[in-house]
Amino acid sequence: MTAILESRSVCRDFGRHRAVDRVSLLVSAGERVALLGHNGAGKTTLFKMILGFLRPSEGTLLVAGHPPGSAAARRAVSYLPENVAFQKSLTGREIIRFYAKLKRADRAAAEALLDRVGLGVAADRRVGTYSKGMRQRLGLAQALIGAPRLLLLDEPTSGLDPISRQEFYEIVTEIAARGTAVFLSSHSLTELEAKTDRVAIMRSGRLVADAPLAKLRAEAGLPIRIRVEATFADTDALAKQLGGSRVNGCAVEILCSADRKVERLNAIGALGAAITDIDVTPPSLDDVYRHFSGETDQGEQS
Ligand SMILES: Nc1ncnc2c1ncn2[C@@H]1O[C@H](COP(=O)(O)OP(=O)(O)OP(=O)(O)O)[C@@H](O)[C@H]1O
Repeated sequence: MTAILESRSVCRDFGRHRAVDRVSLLVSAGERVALLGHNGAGKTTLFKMILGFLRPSEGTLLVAGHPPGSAAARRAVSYLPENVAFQKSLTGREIIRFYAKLKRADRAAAEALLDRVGLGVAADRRVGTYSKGMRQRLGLAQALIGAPRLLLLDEPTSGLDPISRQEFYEIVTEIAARGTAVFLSSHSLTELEAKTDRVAIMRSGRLVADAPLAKLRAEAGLPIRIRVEATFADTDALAKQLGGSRVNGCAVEILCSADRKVERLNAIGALGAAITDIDVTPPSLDDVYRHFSGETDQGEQS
């Protein structure tokens, strides 16, 4: 696969403070990569370097093979900021026409993007009447003008309701399927599950993880949560028998490693009709994120 974003040992210093520390990362055509990190981890600084607003202090950064900020790199990359703002008195179509002109892109192709992001029927309404979700979709349409090879999205779904988030990621997935490399930052961790191909985590300027979620889950070795509901009179005794802890009067929670899951489920199954429900929850992206960002570590009971 062609690397559209290539970062090799990139550093950025602000005086004596190193905000980005030897970050090496590749994002290929068609890939959706999420960048996570606490406030101040260095995500915005990395984005600014990709956009050519800041220069790396050390290392090599290339966008579609070109140095950020060069005419070729600027043509290849498109950016959607977290809080996108448009002139309220203009319609969606007028905004798109304006940006198409700025980018010297084909006007008809740019206007067709309004349909692609689901704004076809609202295209001739003033932006001042748009909801936050509609403005964000207009922002996405604007960012897609000229078919960028790299799409940078900064917290693209903040402030959107769950349905709008879902729709937003459906469009992102469609864009990636057409070959655009998507690199997005987010604080909303759980929403990224199944919507990104890889998760990169920054901590104090360093990249501490960069892999598909399933791989990060395996690397983190976090426990699986099994919740058992039963008609047992003595839930404490049940908890003791299963090696878990009592949640309430009828439920017990067990933490176990992935390789012991089947064994534990067999033991639960052997209790027969007394068991009324079983829920198996693998570690979530929040758990994995907390593990890599060094926030907490979950212990395992067995
Ligand atoms: N222009 C600057 N001058 C000095 N320090 C800066 C500058 N820009 C960023 N920093 C510092 O670099 C570090 C990384 O900041 P950055 O904005 O990249 O983090 P972030 O991960 O984007 O955080 P957030 O999630 O809050 O946006 C922080 O310690 C910040 O104070």
